[in-house]
Amino acid sequence: MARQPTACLVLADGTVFYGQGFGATGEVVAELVFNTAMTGYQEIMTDPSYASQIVTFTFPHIGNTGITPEDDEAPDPVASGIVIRWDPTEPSNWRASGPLQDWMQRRGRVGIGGVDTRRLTRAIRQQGAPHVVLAHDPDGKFDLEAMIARARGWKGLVGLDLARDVSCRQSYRWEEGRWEWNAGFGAKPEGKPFKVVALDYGAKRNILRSLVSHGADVTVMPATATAEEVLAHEPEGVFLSNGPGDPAATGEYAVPMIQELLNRDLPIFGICLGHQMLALALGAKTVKMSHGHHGANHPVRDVETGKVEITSMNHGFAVDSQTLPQGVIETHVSLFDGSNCGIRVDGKPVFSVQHHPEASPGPQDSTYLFRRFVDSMGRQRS
Ligand SMILES: NC(=O)CC[C@H](N)C(=O)O
Repeated sequence: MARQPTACLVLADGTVFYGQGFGATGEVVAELVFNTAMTGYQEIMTDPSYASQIVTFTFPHIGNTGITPEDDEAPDPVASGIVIRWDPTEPSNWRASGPLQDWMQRRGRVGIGGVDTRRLTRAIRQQGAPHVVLAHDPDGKFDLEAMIARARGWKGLVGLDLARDVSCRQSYRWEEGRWEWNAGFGAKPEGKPFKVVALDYGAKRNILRSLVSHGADVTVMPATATAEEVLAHEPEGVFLSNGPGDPAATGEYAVPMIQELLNRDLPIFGICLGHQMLALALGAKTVKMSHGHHGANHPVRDVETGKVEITSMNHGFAVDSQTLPQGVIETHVSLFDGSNCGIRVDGKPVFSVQHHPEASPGPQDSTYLFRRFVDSMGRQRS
C-alpha cells in the first residue's frame, strides 16, 4: 500500500512532487539545484555556498555514510533542505556518529525522499534553477496554493547578499591541517609558514586546511574587513573564499576592498565566490547561469597547459569572459559549456578559479593551485 505523503515540493510553475519527509518539520522557500556527486552529501549540505538553496541529489543512496562531525565544512548544515530518491539509507560506516535524518532534525533542516529525482532534474535543466517551497508535515496537510504563491513571490538569489550573513563575526587563527599531508604534491616550502589572511565569505573548512597543509599560517577575517584591517596583519598573501549569493551584491564591501588590495604587489588567490568578486574588482561582469554547476565530475581545461582536470563545482553565477578587461587572462574553461573557470592578472601574482581545488567532496586534480599560491608568496619573499 502506498504510504501517505508527509512532504511535498512545489515548484513556482505549479508542479508538485510528493514524498516522505525526514529531518525537521516545517516549510522553506529556496532555489532548487541538483548535485551529481556520488559521495559527500554531508560536505555539500554544510558548504556555506548553498545558503538559500535546496539540493536534489541525483545519486540515489543518500545517508549510507551517516553523519561524521569531522566532515562538516561549517558548524551547521547550510543548505535549506534536500531532495532524494529513496528514504535515507541506513548508515554503514565506522566513522559515523549517527544517521543523517537525526542530524537534520536537530539542526532544523527539511528533507523529502521518494521523489523521482530524474524527472525533477530534467525540470531543473529545462526551467533553470526554479524557486520552490519544500514542506514536511507528519500529518500530510499542505496548502498547495499558498506554497505556489510563496515560491512565486520569492525574489531569488539575484541581487541577494548572503556572504555577510554566513561569515565569521571576528578574526581568528585557523589551526587545523597538517603541513606534511600534502608532501606528495610538492616540496615543503623553506622557512616559516607564509602569513595569509583568508577572507571568510562562507569559507569551507577544507580550503583553510588545504592552505595550512601547503605551508600557510592562516588568519581568517570577516567578510566586511577593510583593506586597512587586512593589511594590518602584514599578510604575505590574501585568500578570497567561496560563499553564497550573488557576487555582484558584495559590491559595497568586498569588491572595493579587493580593489584596494590590487594596488599592492600582494599575491591574491580566490575560489568560486572569491573568483567572481576578484573578476568584478578587475572590471569584469558576472552573470546568473541557468541551472549552474554542482557536482564532483566537472571537466575543466587549463587553457595555458592544455591539461584537463576533473573538478568539484558548486556555482550558479559565472564570470562573463567577454567582459574581462585587457591584462586579465582567462586561464581555465569548463568543458561542459565553455564558461569561464579561471583568471589571472598579467604580470601580477593574482589569480582565481571557479571550481574547488579543495574538493571535499570531489577529485583532487586541482590541488596544484594551492601550491601555485604558496609559490607566488615564496617568490615575493625572496
Ligand atoms: N561555491 C561558491 O562560492 C558559489 C559562488 C556563488 N554564490 C555562485 O553560486 O556562483
